[in-house]
Amino acid sequence: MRDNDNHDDDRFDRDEELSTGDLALAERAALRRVAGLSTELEDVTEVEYRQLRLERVVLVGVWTEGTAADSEASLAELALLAETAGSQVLEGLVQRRDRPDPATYIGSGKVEQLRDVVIATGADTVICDGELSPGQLRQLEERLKVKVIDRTALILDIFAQHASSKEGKAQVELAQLQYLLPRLRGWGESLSRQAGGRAGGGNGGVGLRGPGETKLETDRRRIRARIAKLRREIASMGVIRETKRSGRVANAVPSVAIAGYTNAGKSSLLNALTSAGVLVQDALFATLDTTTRRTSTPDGLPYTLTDTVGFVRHLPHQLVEAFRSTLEEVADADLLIHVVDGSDSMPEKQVAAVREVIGEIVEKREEPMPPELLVVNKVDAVDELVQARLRNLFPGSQLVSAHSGEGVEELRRVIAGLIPRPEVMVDALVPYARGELVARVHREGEVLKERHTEEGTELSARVHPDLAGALEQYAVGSRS
Ligand SMILES: Nc1nc2c(ncn2[C@@H]2O[C@H](COP(=O)(O)OP(=O)(O)OP(=O)(O)O)[C@@H](O)[C@H]2O)c(=O)[nH]1
Repeated sequence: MRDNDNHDDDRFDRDEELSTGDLALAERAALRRVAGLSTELEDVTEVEYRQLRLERVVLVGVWTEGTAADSEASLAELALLAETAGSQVLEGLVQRRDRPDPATYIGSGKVEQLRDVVIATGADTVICDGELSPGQLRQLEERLKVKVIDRTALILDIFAQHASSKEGKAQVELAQLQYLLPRLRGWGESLSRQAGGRAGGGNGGVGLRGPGETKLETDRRRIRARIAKLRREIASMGVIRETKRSGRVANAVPSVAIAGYTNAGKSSLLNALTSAGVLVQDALFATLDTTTRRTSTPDGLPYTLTDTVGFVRHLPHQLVEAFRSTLEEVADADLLIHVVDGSDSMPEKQVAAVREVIGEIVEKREEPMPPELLVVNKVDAVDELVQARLRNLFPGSQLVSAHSGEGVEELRRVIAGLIPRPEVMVDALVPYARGELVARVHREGEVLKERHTEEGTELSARVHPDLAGALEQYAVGSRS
């Protein structure tokens, strides 16, 4: 058996890079370990993997600060996240503590109670409402005898399910690998301990690492190589994005980014403002990839609107890092529309969570943030009293309903007043042979008057200085 292990290691040494297939195997093996099954990478079939995915879950949270309502809301959100990942939530427990237990997250008495709940409900997974250390996860698994997942792993799982573009998939995989890397240690140790005579080369007991660690090292090396490759890939995709973005900048079409808490209604608002058919789902993180649409102000000035990834409290830092290039769209825009769900019980918490993540991105940049326009959505779902409270809570915000259309026209006007305007007024007579210039004025500027004459198109328009330069030879008079 030991020979076999060494043979495997040789094979891995030759093939330094971890393929996606290998990673799936590694994850499957980790899940099998939790389920107390053999952890040989090659043993795990697709069907078993599916069976081992989160299904019947009990949630557990530690309430360290805030009110009882805060801790309830936090657990309710965890339940929504778990359901989004495809799990059935059976029960939720919260423990009041000054801080999580360093060994087992919740106190040992609570672990016993949780074990009873797991047995009584027949749950196969426990999800903790925080990011746990590898040691805490391992200890809890050993005592509860079911799979234990933390909030970070759950969010990563949801992102993995929703990523559809090549870039989104690479970003999520990068975040998952970064999460997995420090947690591989536990896996190696358990592998020696649990599999004993088989994977451990015939030596059971404490401190036995020999072949297990060798394998662990090769796994780590392969994961690091894969991380490096993904980083390179994501960086090169960023270049493409940069080119597209600078294309927009060169055209001087103002850009507006829509950011906001997950499920706040960003996609719906994008639809309402542009009448584009973007996926709208009553699920968290339905949008992972940015969508950009062109639209225009009521007075005809074109601008782009970009829908970005949803935010959530305690967005795993691995994800913020991985999605940095996507999130930077927010910081690069001329205007940021921050959408908040007005029907949420604590919209101010959503706003704070989004601002915290944006703050993380901005911290590492020199350019200032674009102005933020707070848009409170779903006002159709709340009564007058709540609307008054929302106006008080968020002075200067726009109250809208992407569903009923209430406030949307007013929002368009407010956006029109906030995006940068082309500065030059031009009156020109453009010959028909230069039709492309006229098309550019329509695309990038604001046409105030247009008339077709025998000599060409007579235009009065407000345009950016570049375009004014191109029109100069046909100008019949220009003003600033
Ligand atoms: N009542 C009401 N529901 C709305 C409104 N706008 C959106 N919703 C609902 O809220 C849910 C989420 O809408 P989306 O537009 O997908 O939200 P999102 O912010 O893009 O979501 P993520 O992609 O998960 O970040 C859907 O069920 C929508 O139908 C609104 O104005 N009123």
